[in-house]
Amino acid sequence: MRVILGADHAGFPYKTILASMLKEAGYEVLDLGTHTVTPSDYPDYAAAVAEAIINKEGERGILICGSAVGVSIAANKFKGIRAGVCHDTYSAHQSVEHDDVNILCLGARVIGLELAKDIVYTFLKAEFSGEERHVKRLEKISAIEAGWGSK
Ligand SMILES: O=C(CO)[C@H](O)[C@H](O)COP(=O)(O)O
Repeated sequence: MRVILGADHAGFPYKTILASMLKEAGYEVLDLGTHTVTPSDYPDYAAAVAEAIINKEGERGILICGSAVGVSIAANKFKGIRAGVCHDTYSAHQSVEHDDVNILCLGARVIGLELAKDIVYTFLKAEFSGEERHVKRLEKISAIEAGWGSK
């Protein structure tokens, strides 16, 4: 699986560690920055990762900022992106199984590194269930997206 990573300055240290962890575990990693702790703007990295997921440059994305909230807001502005803030392992797998989340958002100022590692593995191993009730709900989300800009 190819995993696309992005973070602002607050998420950069976690991103660096998670990228190494994933490479060692055999995942292919595309790191879209930032590559320093110099202050940067999380929407830039959220947009880069969202566009890469839409363009099928990887199967899953991981975005990290201080709280996870900023990157999730920005990524969810893109049609076809389902970005979820998951700071526990239950949400990390249910968000994929039920909601077909394609970008995991983590807050480096909120959770510890070891929990972040567990959440990342849980998220990447989870699969969408394909159950009818979830498909129906996702279709409703797509219908909302289809209406964007029409009012
Ligand atoms: O969590 C975030 C957005 O939700 C950002 O990482 C955070 O706002 C950055 O803060 P600062 O510029 O003060 O380092």
